[in-house]
Amino acid sequence: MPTPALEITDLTVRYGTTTAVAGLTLAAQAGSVTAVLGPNGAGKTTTIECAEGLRPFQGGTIRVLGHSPGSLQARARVGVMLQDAGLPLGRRVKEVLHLAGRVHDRPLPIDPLVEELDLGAVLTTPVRRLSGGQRQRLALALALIGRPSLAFLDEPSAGMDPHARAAAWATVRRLRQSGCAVVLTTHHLDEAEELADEIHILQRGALLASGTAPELIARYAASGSVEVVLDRRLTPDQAADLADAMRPATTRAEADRWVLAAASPADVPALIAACAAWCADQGCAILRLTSGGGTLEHAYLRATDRAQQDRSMSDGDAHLGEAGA
Ligand SMILES: Nc1ncnc2c1ncn2[C@@H]1O[C@H](COP(=O)(O)OP(=O)(O)OP(=O)(O)O)[C@@H](O)[C@H]1O
Repeated sequence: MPTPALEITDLTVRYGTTTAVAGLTLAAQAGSVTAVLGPNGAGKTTTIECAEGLRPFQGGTIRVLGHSPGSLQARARVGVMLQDAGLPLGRRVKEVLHLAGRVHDRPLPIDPLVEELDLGAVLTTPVRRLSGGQRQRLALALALIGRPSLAFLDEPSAGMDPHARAAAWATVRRLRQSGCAVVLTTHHLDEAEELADEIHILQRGALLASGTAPELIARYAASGSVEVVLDRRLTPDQAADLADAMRPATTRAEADRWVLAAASPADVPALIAACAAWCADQGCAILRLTSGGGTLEHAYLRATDRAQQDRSMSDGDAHLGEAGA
C-alpha cells in the first residue's frame, strides 16, 4: 500500500488534566475520503487541529504528506476548511478569493470554482452579510483554491441548503477523483455514508471502530429490515391487518413509513414478497421500499451505545470491587 497522505500514530493530547485524545492511530489515503465521526467531545477537532499543525500534542507522531504538521512543506499542500473559518468579515467575496489565490503557486482559476460552489450571486457581497451556508461555501472554496493534496473539511455541509449540500458533495467527489486525500468530520451520518471510503468512529479520544460504511453496518447493525412508504395513511384496522400479514416479522410505524423487521437478512426477500402481496390486495401503491441491514446511523448509534454500556458495566464492576474490598 502506498504511504498514506496522513499518518497519525499513537496520538495523545491533553488539556490540563483532561485527556482529549488517548493513543489514537489512523491514516488517510490519497484519492479517498476518510470520515472521522464521534459524539461531542470525542476528540475529532483536537485530532484534526494537531494534524493541521494548529495544536501541540503530548505523545505520538503525525506525518502529513511525509512532513511534520504545520511545516511549510505540509502547509503548501494542505487545504483546510474550518467551522469558524476566521473569514475577513469586511472584505467582499471576490477579494477574499483573489487574496487566497495569491498565496498559492498554482491556484485554481476562480471562475469555475465560483460556479461549482454557486458563489456567483454574492461575489461583491461583504463576508459579514453572507448567510451561514454561503460562508460555508466560501470556506470550502478557500480550502480548495490551492489544489491541495490533502484537504481537512470540518462539517463541510453544515448549514447548507439541499442544493448547496449536493454541490458540496459533488466537489468532495471531484477532489477525491483528482487524487486528493479528503479527511472530513461530520455529525451527518448520511454524509459519511454517501462520501466516505473509510470511516473512523472515535469515542473518548480513542478509536472505537473503523471500516467502510457497509462493514460497520454489517458489524453493528446487521438485521433484516424493510422500510416502506405507502401512498396513504393506513386505518388502525389496516395497520393491524398489515402487522398480522407480516408475521413473524415485527411491524411498526415510524413517521411516514412502515418498518418491517425480520429475524435475519435471509428472511428479507420473503418479507418483501409478503409486503408487496398485501399492498396489491389492498390496492395500495408503494412509493418507496428499501431493505437491508440498517444504515450507518444505526451502526453508529449501536457502536457508541455499546461502548457506553460496556463502560457503565466496568464502572459498576469497579464500584462493586471497591464495595467488596
Ligand atoms: N481548549 C480546550 N481546553 C480544554 N479542554 C478542551 C479544549 N478543547 C477541547 N477540550 C476538551 O477536549 C475533549 C475533546 O474535544 P474536541 O473538541 O476535540 O471534541 P470533538 O469530537 O471535536 O467534539 P464536537 O463534536 O463537539 O466538535 C472534550 O472533552 C473537550 O471538552
